[in-house]
Amino acid sequence: MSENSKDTAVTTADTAADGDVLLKVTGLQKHFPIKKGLLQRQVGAVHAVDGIDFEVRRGETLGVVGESGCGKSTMGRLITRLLEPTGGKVEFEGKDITHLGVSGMRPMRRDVQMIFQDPYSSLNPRHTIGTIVGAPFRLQGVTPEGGIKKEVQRLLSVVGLNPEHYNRYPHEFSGGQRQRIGIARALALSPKLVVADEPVSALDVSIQAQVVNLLDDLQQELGLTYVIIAHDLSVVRHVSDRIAVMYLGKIVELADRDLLYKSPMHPYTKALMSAVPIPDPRRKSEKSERILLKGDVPSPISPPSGCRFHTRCWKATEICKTTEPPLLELRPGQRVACHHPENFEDQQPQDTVLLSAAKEAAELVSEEVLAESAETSAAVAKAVEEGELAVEEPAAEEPAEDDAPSAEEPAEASEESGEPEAPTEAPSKKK
Ligand SMILES: Nc1ncnc2c1ncn2[C@@H]1O[C@H](COP(=O)(O)OP(=O)(O)OP(=O)(O)O)[C@@H](O)[C@H]1O
Repeated sequence: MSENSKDTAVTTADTAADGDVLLKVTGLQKHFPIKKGLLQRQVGAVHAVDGIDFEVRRGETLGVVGESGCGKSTMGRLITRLLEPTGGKVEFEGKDITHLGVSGMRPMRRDVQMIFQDPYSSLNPRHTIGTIVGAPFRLQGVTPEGGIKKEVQRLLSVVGLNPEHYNRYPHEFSGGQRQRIGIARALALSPKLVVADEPVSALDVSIQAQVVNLLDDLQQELGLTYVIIAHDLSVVRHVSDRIAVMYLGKIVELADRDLLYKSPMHPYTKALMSAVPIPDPRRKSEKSERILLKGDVPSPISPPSGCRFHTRCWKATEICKTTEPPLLELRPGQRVACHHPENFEDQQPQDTVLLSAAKEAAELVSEEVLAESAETSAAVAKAVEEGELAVEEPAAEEPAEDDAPSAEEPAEASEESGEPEAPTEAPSKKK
């Protein structure tokens, strides 16, 4: 790292006032043991989550994105304590909950809830929705004012379902409606934090925007804090305040939503963003420089040395192979773990010889992208030289407002019978 950027880099701990922080995660790890033979000896481990740090502030939505298998769901289950971490620390409202047992977690279960991806398998088909949504009250031994039935019916109407349908079974509902039932169940005990694991990816595109809008409306009404996990940047784009990008068990970039979209710093973020479809055909030709990533995500059983992305990165040099880059706040509100970031001064300018894997990867990246990358890095390096350390206006092209992917297109009339009335406009933009 150069001297200049060292001065500007702030460590991750200093960024949010402690009072604002609802959840804080430090060095969080989950290694699933791989056992073999009669004696079930451990022969290795899946490094699903491998040392991540972040915090979630009260009232915000943190989006978490990354390719399949990068550890997003495991991270979600660790912070809701459905899984026991292998290492690191999870603090909720300043309290260390990392290793709380079942009884210790019981009061916490009211405050932290999870919404699951598949509304078909997450609801017990033999129970009525009244029983399903009322279960958290029974489990916690809580009797709401007016009784459980009345409260459940109120919750059903809050999520846009007919309270009269209290006695119906899950199979009588469409996918979108089932996800609303899951949301009603998650909200029953007025949680402070809701972790939604791919809440809309199992739904029809036309229904996705309705459910995302519902989550957004509920957040504003009830002051909820969300962690929304998605593999698709288009889902989190419009609802997140900040976005964490995960790759092979690590957070490679964590930034305010606008900064991330205007000038992504990690090459992996840039590649993920270039994969988001652009629905407007007129704009399609303008931004056709897709970045194709070479190969699959490497195995989390033996992740690559140094920067884990180096085997697929078109900028990788020797240092990327040998030294893991720390997650540093290179620009206020934007942390990145990269030796050769995009849209910022090169952190290892002396290390210029590309790895042969990078040369191969570069063949999949269009000339335009490579030229733009070199240009923006040079521009930032010059600005830094001239003493303008904080980069106000990123040089990268700013995505247009109407650059919305198809999932955010106005929802068409529901194909699914009986879908309740719901806002049909694209998910509202924050800030
Ligand atoms: N219980 C488990 N035992 C062993 N390995 C597991 C277990 N759960 C997850 N893994 C592995 O951990 C890695 C991360 O999985 P995880 O489901 O967290 O990723 P993800 O990013 O959520 O992917 P997806 O979007 O496909 O759900 C994967 O390689 C997965 O196979």
